[in-house]
Amino acid sequence: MAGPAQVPTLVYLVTGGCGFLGEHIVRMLLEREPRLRELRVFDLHLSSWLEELKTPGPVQVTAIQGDVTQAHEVAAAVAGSHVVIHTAGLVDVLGKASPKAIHKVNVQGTQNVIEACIQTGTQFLVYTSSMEVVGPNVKGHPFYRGNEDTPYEAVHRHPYPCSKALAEKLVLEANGRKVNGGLPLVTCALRPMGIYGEGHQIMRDFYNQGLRFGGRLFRAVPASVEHGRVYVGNVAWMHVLVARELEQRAALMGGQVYFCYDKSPYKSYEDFNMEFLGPCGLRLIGTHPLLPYWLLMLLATLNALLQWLLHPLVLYTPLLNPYTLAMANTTFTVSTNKAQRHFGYKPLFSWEESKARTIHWVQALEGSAW
Ligand SMILES: NC(=O)C1=CN([C@@H]2O[C@H](COP(=O)(O)OP(=O)(O)OC[C@H]3O[C@@H](n4cnc5c(N)ncnc54)[C@H](O)[C@@H]3O)[C@@H](O)[C@H]2O)C=CC1
Ligand SMILES: C[C@H](CCCC(C)(C)O)[C@H]1CC[C@H]2[C@@H]3[C@H](O)CC4=CC(=O)CC[C@]4(C)[C@H]3CC[C@]12C
Repeated sequence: MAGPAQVPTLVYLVTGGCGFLGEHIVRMLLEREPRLRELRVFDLHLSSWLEELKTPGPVQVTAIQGDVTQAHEVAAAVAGSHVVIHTAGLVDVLGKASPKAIHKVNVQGTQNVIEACIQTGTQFLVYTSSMEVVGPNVKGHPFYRGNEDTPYEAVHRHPYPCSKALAEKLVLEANGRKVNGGLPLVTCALRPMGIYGEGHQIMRDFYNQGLRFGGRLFRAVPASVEHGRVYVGNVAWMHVLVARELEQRAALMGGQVYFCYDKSPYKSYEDFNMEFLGPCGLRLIGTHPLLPYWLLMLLATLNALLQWLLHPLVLYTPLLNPYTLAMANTTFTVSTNKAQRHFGYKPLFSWEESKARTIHWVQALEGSAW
């Protein structure tokens, strides 16, 4: 809430504001950005929960149905805003979308956002990048408790990480360009680890899969492989803080990248999911993977082949494919305090609270084992 001395003046635009992360950013801004006057929520598909936010209140919430690949729609939404949080993206590692579509939304869409800022004189741009810009790489090299300066051979072949890497580069290179009016554009990129929390689709998929198998999930990844995860509320909080501090600390933060992290424990992807699915009645079978890696890779490759064969008829998009298997089997964790040093980030939600909120959400899912 604005204090007596604070007059809300700022206009924010959140692209992808109806997505999993976008919704948390929108709600976090409304709760914790007292200088906000108007919040524009831009998305290809507008969600019904936006209606409740549009009712008269201290902040005007404007819903804009639009497509980031359409430059004119983006420019119209950006015009007159002070800060853009560009979180819209096509997140797909299962083969639901074509490589062309992924490139168009993630790279061309980001270019459109940058050009719109330049044209309309919007000076501050926060981009949701991804850990995937760094890795895991195609060689399966571990990245163990690394930070933003840790050397790592970032080599991608999959369309999603390729697109995120290209888009991040565009955003960082745009830092310092002159926007309409002559002031410099200030940009930075946040690289979340694998996000979890209320609304996480893949967690929902695992939960439903477990229910279909009589409350059991079968271990496919060794417990020793660590996969970095971060709670969605903390990712949203980091976006809010960056957006807030970018003006005051432009020289320090402009053109920088920050991993998004919190105090979530370092665990394998499956063991981490069990922190939530376990209390909801699911069991992970096996202390070691039930099938050897080579056999899983064979099955994953068969899945990829089936996907290719069936694609003229149906979309076959199983969770297991060569890319997801390699991702889940490669250690990738960060240990950094760059965000704390540069803009005072501390996780807003403790691990206990993040866990409790996520469990609560899983328990409320339809078809719950409860
Ligand atoms: N989910 C994760 O674990 C991670 C996600 N990210 C990034 O965070 C961002 C948000 O991801 P999620 O919330 O997980 O995905 P999501 O799919 O739930 O949200 C993306 C939103 O962007 C919107 N969108 C897609 N194409 C659009 C277009 N052409 N024009 C306008 N809006 C469009 C979608 O409708 C959706 O609401 C993405 O940029 C993603 O790359 C980064 C790291 C991890
Ligand atoms: C779906 C994978 C786990 C399935 C493993 C199997 C089939 C053996 O049981 C997920 C493992 C790692 C995930 C990715 C990771 O957290 C990083 C990501 C970052 C993003 O920017 C988007 C999402 C994702 C690619 C995430 C997607 C699911 C996994 C591949």
